[in-house]
Amino acid sequence: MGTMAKRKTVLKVSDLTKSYGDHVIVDKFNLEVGEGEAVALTGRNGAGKSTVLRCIIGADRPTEGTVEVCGMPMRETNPDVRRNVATVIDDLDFFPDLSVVEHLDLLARAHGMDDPDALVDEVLEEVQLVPQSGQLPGTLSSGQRRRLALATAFVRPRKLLVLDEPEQRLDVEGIAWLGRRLRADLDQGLAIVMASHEPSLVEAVRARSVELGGPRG
Ligand SMILES: Nc1ncnc2c1ncn2[C@@H]1O[C@H](COP(=O)(O)OP(=O)(O)OP(=O)(O)O)[C@@H](O)[C@H]1O
Repeated sequence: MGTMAKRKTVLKVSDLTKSYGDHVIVDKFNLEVGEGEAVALTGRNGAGKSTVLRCIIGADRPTEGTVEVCGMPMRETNPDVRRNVATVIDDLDFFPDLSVVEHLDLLARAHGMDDPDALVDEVLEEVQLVPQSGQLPGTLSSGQRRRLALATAFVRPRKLLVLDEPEQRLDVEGIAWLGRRLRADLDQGLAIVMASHEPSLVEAVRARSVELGGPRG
């Protein structure tokens, strides 16, 4: 009916091109994601999904084109733009001598929360790491480490959440939980971009699918 307010743009990718030598991996890719919107990048292995995500978070530099988050150009060295972006991309390097709960407490405080106890407890419960809260990362299973990595994104402020195959090493219940959790974040106005090979997750968050990569060359 034209009565809906236009969603504010959180992420804008314009003509993003990434080449390695003569090999063009991503060719003039465009994407706009608004508040409360989720996009799932799909496509075969090697299609360039992780490459696009790394450019979005400023971990890699486009050969050509631009990335803007909340109207600011993404620069690896600009804390103002990076503050808006929570990422779970690779296995995080945890501090080997800090426990599960200490990681979450540290991250929340570093991002400006004075009294993060209630939030940290809530997130610990959600990722089902309450029994492991005093353990060091080295003593966790790979699925538990993955849950801790996801938890680090949920204890910090964020306008954009960037996830690379967040379903990895989660069991069926974990994937269902993640779908609900991301949905709740979206309802709060967060924007999400993820690469995923898990259709049930894409469906659960009602993400718009964007396919990357042409025919296999
Ligand atoms: N540093 C690099 N130098 C050369 N080629 C690279 C480099 N990094 C990535 N590539 C190539 O870029 C292509 C895209 O890789 P990318 O990891 O973005 O794919 P993907 O879509 O995330 O794949 P998957 O589904 O397997 O995770 C691959 O062919 C890869 O070999």
